[in-house]
Amino acid sequence: MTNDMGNKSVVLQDVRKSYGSLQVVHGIDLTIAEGEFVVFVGPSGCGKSTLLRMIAGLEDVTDGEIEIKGRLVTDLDPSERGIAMVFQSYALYPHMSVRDNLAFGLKMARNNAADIETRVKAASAILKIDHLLERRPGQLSGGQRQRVAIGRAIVRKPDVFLFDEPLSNLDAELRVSMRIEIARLHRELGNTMIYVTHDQTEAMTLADKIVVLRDGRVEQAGTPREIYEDPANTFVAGFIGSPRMNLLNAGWGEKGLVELAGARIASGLSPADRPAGAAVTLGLRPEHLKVASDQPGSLTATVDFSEYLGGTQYLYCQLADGQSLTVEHRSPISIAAGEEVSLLFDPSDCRLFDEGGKRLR
Ligand SMILES: Nc1ncnc2c1ncn2[C@@H]1O[C@H](COP(=O)(O)OP(=O)(O)OP(=O)(O)O)[C@@H](O)[C@H]1O
Repeated sequence: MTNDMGNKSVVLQDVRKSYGSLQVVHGIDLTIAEGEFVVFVGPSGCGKSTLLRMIAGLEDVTDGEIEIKGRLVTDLDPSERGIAMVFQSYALYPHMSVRDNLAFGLKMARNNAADIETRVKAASAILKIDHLLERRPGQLSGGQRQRVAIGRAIVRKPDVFLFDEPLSNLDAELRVSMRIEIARLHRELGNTMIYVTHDQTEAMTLADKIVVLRDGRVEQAGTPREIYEDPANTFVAGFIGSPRMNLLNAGWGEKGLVELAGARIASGLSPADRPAGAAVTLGLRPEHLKVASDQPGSLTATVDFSEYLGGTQYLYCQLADGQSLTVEHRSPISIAAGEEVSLLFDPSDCRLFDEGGKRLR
């Protein structure tokens, strides 16, 4: 496996994209290391597919530069960039067998027949589709079609694999198993992979590095753990994690305390950071809130609604000041709507953000 994080595989320098007067990608700088699995994630319309398609050469870059393996590729055709792309729609040729679908690109590139056969064999073994080679796409399940689409990328031996929401057309169960397959493929091949999704579970489980995008800008780039535990702003904090992080309007108090719904909470931040009375946002993940049955908690809330999911119960609560808050309650003792609960949490699990949503440290 090539996983030399010291070597640069893909470098984006101030990459921009406009459609007419509408700018949709606003100057993105990003360095992707050799062998890294990078996931672009963000809400619909944030520009993740556009960015991937610019790396692929399927969209022109309005401004900025793209390098792949040390080569400037900004103005090169897709076929000259050393990339292979897997699409959500599979994009297979319906009238060709699986074998011919796999071989087609290589034939076009005038590879010799023996080499093509070796590559098709190797790819179909990796993807466990050897028994399907004579079938046509119409005779395959969705998961099998996606394997063929991935196989078509593998046979080309690209430097970089690009995936554009490859699992979105599959049902939930198949998505999980294909996700594991893609992780295995990355481990076996060791190539750089760039993957676009709006599914945060795919992002968290597949990525070495997650790039969270919003409105054509990078909000944060980091390991899944950094993004989850150390979000740079309220957008990232609320986007990654399910149920989402509670983001509560609070006031900065004396001596580094935060005032929320009549309670005073130790923030762990230096009092000099903020003027007393300034508005702050307190972030608390649902799994970090514990219902305290035998001791007074820091916060009191009323349960509006509860959802039982077996091992876990989600409690949708309201604070005295009317703000909503979700609690992930893991206990055999279930709690019903209407109950008043007192909540405990470790101050080190609190995240604080300023009025503009930027993290306070
Ligand atoms: N050909 C085009 N002409 C004009 N605007 C476009 C064009 N293609 C995309 N856009 C706009 O660019 C922005 C980014 O689109 P893009 O498809 O990259 O978003 P995305 O994050 O991949 O969204 P989704 O998750 O919905 O696929 C959107 O606002 C979109 O409307």
